[in-house]
Amino acid sequence: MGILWYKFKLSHNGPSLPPGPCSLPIVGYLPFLGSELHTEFTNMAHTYGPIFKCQLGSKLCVVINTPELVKVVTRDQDEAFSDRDQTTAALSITYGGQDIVVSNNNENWRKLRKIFVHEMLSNKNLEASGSFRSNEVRKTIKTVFGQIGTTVNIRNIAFATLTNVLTRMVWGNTSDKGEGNRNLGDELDILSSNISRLFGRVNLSDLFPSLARFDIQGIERDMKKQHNKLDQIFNSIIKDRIESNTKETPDDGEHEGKKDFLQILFSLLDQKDTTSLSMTQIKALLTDVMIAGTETTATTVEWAMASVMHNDNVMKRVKEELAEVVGLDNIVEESHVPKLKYLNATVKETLRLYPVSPLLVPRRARKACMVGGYTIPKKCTIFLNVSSIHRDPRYWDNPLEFNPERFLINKLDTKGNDFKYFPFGSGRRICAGVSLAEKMLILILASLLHSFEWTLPKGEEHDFTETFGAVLKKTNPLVAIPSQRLSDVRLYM
Ligand code: HEM
Repeated sequence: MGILWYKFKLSHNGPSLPPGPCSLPIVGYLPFLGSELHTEFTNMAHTYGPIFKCQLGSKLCVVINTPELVKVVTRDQDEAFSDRDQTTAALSITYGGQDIVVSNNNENWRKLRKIFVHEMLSNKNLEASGSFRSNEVRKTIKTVFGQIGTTVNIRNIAFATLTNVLTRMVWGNTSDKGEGNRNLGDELDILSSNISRLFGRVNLSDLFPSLARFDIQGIERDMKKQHNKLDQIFNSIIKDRIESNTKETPDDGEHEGKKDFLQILFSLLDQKDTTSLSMTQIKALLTDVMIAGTETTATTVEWAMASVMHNDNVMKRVKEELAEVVGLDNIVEESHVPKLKYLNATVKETLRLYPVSPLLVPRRARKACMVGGYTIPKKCTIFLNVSSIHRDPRYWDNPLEFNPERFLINKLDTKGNDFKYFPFGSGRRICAGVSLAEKMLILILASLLHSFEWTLPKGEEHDFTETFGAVLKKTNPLVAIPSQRLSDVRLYM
């Protein structure tokens, strides 16, 4: 009888929505959801299975928890799931979604992504800008040298380095030139932290659209404030560039042949063809670079340093490799990066255990589809729970152990082709900055670990507690004390 009824239901109503917890009227499951969304979703997967639904206010969310179903979403039906869940906060900071991260799959997104990946981050441009990165990292080493014996906040030093590297790549400037520019680095750090914090908050305006105009929690208001500050920074940099009316970087001949991002973007400004960009699109793209590029990478450097310091064996092997590849009478250059196989594996292992976007950047179904035998309605929000898959004992031996060795054996890469490991996402919405992120991550880590010995302050212990947000952060920042590792002090100048 039961089977007959099921068949009847199926033939009349079609496949059902995925299973999920009971919800209250209007608010749905919202009152029961804790703040650590990724662990909540992982726990719920144990009860409801590899795909489950969760009603949050008026928003229907579906959470995917296995590699097989990730493949369905990001490869088999990639097109259908290639829009973003555009929250009020996200739209407020990206000129209404005119950037790459937040834009839906449309003409604007395709054009910006193509320019970013194929022109700004082309192999040629990345290679030519290698000296920018090496120079900025060298300055960081000099700064840390001046702090020997005192406490250094690793995330902050990584963030400052990244800001310097990126501003240098974007507009050929460095944030440590002159007092005004030094403030720019600090300003970007504060802005980026604020934006990340606001992104991470559940916004009632998104879950109950009828309340949106009241902006009850003030998230939209606060995000707009951050947006205005960022916009002012971009306006002043663009104005300077237009006034100077020069296409040379401040280093003149030093890096001949290389173009900074602004030069590339300005050459497309208000053209008559389809590659044409507006000034707003340029600023939206700069927002992505300065926000998506800094917080993610700096946080990963922090998780990696903490993990290496906590595991004596890993530290020993990293140092041995650096001594062999770089040499104790030398400093790290970008040319060493591909040869540092064990350090590369260490970064991959860090991104496995601490993927900075544990639920990726949520997507939205462009049309109704089927996943895992269930209906996914149009406009449904999709979370891909990468953190749960990265720690699932069905796919990883001793998943909670920090063991870079596994990436020397399995040869998994970060291109999102194996759906049990995809820290940068997968499919057409995969991180557009992977190539740059990997270079910067390894260069910064290698330099910090090659030039200094690191210890925790007396009485401190490692703590790996996580805080969920736009970026998965270490709840307690890693603060460590550097000492000189290389005997020749000239290597720190
Ligand atoms: C450790 C460093 C980084 C990590 C772990 C990371 C991770 C991610 C993830 C998970 C996504 C969403 C992918 C998806 O939805 O499938 C993403 C998107 C994106 N990331 Fe990154 N990212 C990093 C660094 C960077 C850097 C350095 C840049 C640029 C300078 C960048 C630019 C972008 C952009 C533009 C997108 C949007 C792509 C799109 O929607 O088409 N990211 N990133």
